[in-house]
Amino acid sequence: MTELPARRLMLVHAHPDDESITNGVTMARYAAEGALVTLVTCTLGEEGEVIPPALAHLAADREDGLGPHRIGELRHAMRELGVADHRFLGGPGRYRDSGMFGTPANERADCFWRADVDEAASHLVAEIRQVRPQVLVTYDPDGGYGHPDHIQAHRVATRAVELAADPAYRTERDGAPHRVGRVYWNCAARSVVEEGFARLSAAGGGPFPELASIEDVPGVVDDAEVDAVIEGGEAEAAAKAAAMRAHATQIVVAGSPSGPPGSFALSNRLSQPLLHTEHFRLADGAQAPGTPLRDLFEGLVGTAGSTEGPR
Ligand SMILES: CC(=O)N[C@H]1[C@@H](O[C@@H]2[C@H](O)[C@H](O)[C@@H](O)[C@H](O)[C@H]2O)O[C@H](CO)[C@@H](O)[C@@H]1O
Ligand SMILES: [Zn+2]
Repeated sequence: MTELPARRLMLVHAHPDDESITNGVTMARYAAEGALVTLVTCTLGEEGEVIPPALAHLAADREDGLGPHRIGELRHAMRELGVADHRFLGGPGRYRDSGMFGTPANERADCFWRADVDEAASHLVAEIRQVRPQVLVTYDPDGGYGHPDHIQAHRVATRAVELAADPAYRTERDGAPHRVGRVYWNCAARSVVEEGFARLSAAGGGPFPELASIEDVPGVVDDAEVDAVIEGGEAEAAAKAAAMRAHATQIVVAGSPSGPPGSFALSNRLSQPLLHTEHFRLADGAQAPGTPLRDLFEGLVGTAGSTEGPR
């Protein structure tokens, strides 16, 4: 068995596009530093809207071909971020995109929202015990903005972290138990989001003139609630923008890669700032009190290039 890299980060997201929108800088940074970055995506995003008119035929209520198409978008985005380890929970298509709350897609027996949490978590336990991440990132209990698949991803990830550490749970199938060192929930510091909207407003908008509101941004919290901050440099910012552009059915990105922080819009055509700083709240595990960490692995494993092995 090949030796695992010293630092290992796992991210659990609901749809292809969430990882780039929310964690593009973080994934690009750690991948560039040689950490193992493992993305687990819970659905294929089959129920998404489609922005480019030429691809409208893929929509669920037409050819229902969006899921396979978004696998390709995600593969492209991973190349932009330098991330090589990507998995779909239970395999591609095991859990279908549940759609926004109140849509008929919520009623499908195969949708992620209707999945048994323990059964879905059992697939993630196998990934956790194989990768043995010191850090796992997912959403807060509201999924950041209340999408059923985001809420379910939170529930499944939380349950899987618990089961993966349990010596009485399926070690004959999945191998030795593994306790994740820290679990972080994605969030967004209010002051940073407000500054981003102020910048967009002064610039006259983003890909579209109408701006989203701060309430449309997932997981906005007061700055004091932020426990970790990952700041992107020019390379990470460019990689994040390119990865978001790869999700062309879902996202329109404005601004040049080397220019000032850009902006984007989803299929609702409401412009919002493309943030180069990503924020996290500590949900499980411990970290030194005081100012927010600038490295999710701080105190758990050595920094990039150090010889300290996994704990
Ligand atoms: C970022 C994210 O979670 N996107 C989801 C979301 O897409 C939104 C949805 O289609 C909504 O109706 C639009 O107004 C909004 O602009 C979209 O971003 O939900 C989709 C369906 O579950 C999902 O495929 C997409 O990845
Ligand atoms: Zn999503």
